[in-house]
Amino acid sequence: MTAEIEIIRPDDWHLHLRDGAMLAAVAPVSAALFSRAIVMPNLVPPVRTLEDLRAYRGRIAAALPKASRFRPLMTLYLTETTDPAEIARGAASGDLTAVKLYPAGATTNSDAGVKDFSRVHAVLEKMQEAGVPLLVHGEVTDPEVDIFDREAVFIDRVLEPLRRDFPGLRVVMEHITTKEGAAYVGEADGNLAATITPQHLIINRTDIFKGGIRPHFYCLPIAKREDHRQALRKAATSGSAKFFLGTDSAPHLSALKECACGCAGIFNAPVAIPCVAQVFDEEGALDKLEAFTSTNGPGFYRLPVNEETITLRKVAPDEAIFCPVDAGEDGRVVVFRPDRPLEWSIVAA
Ligand SMILES: NC(=O)N[C@@H](CC(=O)O)C(=O)O
Ligand SMILES: [Zn+2]
Ligand SMILES: [Zn+2]
Repeated sequence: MTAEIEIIRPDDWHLHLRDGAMLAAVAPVSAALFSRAIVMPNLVPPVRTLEDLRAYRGRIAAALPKASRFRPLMTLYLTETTDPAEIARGAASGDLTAVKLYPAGATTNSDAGVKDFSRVHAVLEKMQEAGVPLLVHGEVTDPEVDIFDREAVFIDRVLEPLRRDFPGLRVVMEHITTKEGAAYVGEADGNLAATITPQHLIINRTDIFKGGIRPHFYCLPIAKREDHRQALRKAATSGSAKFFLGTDSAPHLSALKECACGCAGIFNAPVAIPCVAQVFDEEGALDKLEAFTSTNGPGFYRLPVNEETITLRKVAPDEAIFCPVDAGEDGRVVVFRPDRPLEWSIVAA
């Protein structure tokens, strides 16, 4: 069957662009399709100050094709020494879109993150006042908590108390992976929203071990049981304005994933929209696709919706293309590839 749909040009509300040769390799991939992206600050060293942020934005601009109109929306990495005045300045100048909270040790390049949440209260106060959203990697780091429970426990131990202390703070629970996450966000007031990744709509934890260990299905938070995947698909396709696409496209050199202690992170930028279109098609919810990819995100971030559109077409499965991305002199990055054929492709962007 051939079908075609036109949707408002998508934005990516959670993206890792990295730096150096990797930035040069991956920035054009996202910029070819997405209009804007929330750029994650977990570089080494992290993006801690407005000076770092502006310098990084300059390096991103330099990595884009000349005619590109892609707009990186910049974030700061929250540490226990972040200066509240820096938040106020960033909000006033318009350079700062959001602040990212990594519990220290929770994920890739999170060592400089927060250990003691009481030490960031003054910053959160300032963000609440200035209307700057807090983006959270929602997993506890307590080694006693099973890795598959860390998101649900984070809601009880960290997120719920934090939202009680700062009821006016706007929060995005990034890359939710559980039915608890979907329910918590779905029932909350309008100050809480969530991003969902393509991979968490497509794979469950069993897929990570299908036929052997599959490093390119490993990201954090790790994929959960099938009932959680189903809950995420329901949330994404529900039409609720609280859920929107954040690809969490997170490239690592393949040598650093295909080894004895592989990095967490899935590079999906080239296939994110075809993957999501397929999920919505399977759920009989193509009429809700545009809300998830293109209008719910701007709604939460109080930004205008994009004016341009893109066209997607359902094609014969073998027409789908999976190109490895060359990350320059250092090597290759493997693109996320679901085990079943991809049936949607982008025909006009
Ligand atoms: N998602 C991941 O598994 N990895 C991300 C970090 C993150 O988003 O947690 C990365 O930077 O590689
Ligand atoms: Zn994360
Ligand atoms: Zn991420």
